[in-house]
Amino acid sequence: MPLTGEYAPSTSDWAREQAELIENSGGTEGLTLQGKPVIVLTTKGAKTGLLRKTALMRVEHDGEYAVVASLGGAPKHPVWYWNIKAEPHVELRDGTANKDYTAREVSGAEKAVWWERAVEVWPDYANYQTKTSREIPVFVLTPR
Ligand SMILES: C[C@H](OP(=O)(O)OC[C@@H](O)[C@@H](O)[C@@H](O)Cn1c2nc(=O)[nH]c(=O)c-2cc2ccc(O)cc21)C(=O)N[C@@H](CCC(=O)N[C@@H](CCC(=O)O)C(=O)O)C(=O)O
Repeated sequence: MPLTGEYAPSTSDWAREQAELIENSGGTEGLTLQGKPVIVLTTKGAKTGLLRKTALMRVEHDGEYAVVASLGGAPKHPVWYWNIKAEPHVELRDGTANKDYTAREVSGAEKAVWWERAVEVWPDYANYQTKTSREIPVFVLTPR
């Protein structure tokens, strides 16, 4: 059952542009960043209930995905982190497929496995973690 609600574009151009290019093309354009695959995560705003769309690196394994709340190693979590914490039902667009998932924050050995997969896709994640004392969260998305 897809998320319901009104889409609200991000006030940050950078945050908005690639997500909208992918969404508006039905998942046929704008699918990479520096040659690496990008997905679009749809979350329900924790305060507004509006639908938020966020471009993120594609980290997939056996039909599950990880999303990494890195924000380039900034000291604070990206805002979409709080949306997932409030409502774990999310949508993920991987190319032309847009499906429903339940997201859970992972830790310990499970996080280590997914972190390795994420760094393999996007090595900069390891650099981001060295830039901040904030432990960069990882969510695993399981099909609903
Ligand atoms: C700027 C802010 O964005 P954000 O949610 O903090 O997300 C910041 C970034 O993570 C986001 O821009 C990502 O798309 C950046 N980004 C990646 N960011 C990452 O953290 N990890 C990645 O792997 C990643 C990859 C990536 C690839 C391509 C690309 O173009 C961007 C990429 C934002 O959109 N704010 C909105 C509000 C958003 C929102 O969700 N509001 C909530 C309130 C939430 C609350 O405050 O509790 C609501 O509506 O209720 C606004 O200012 O209007």
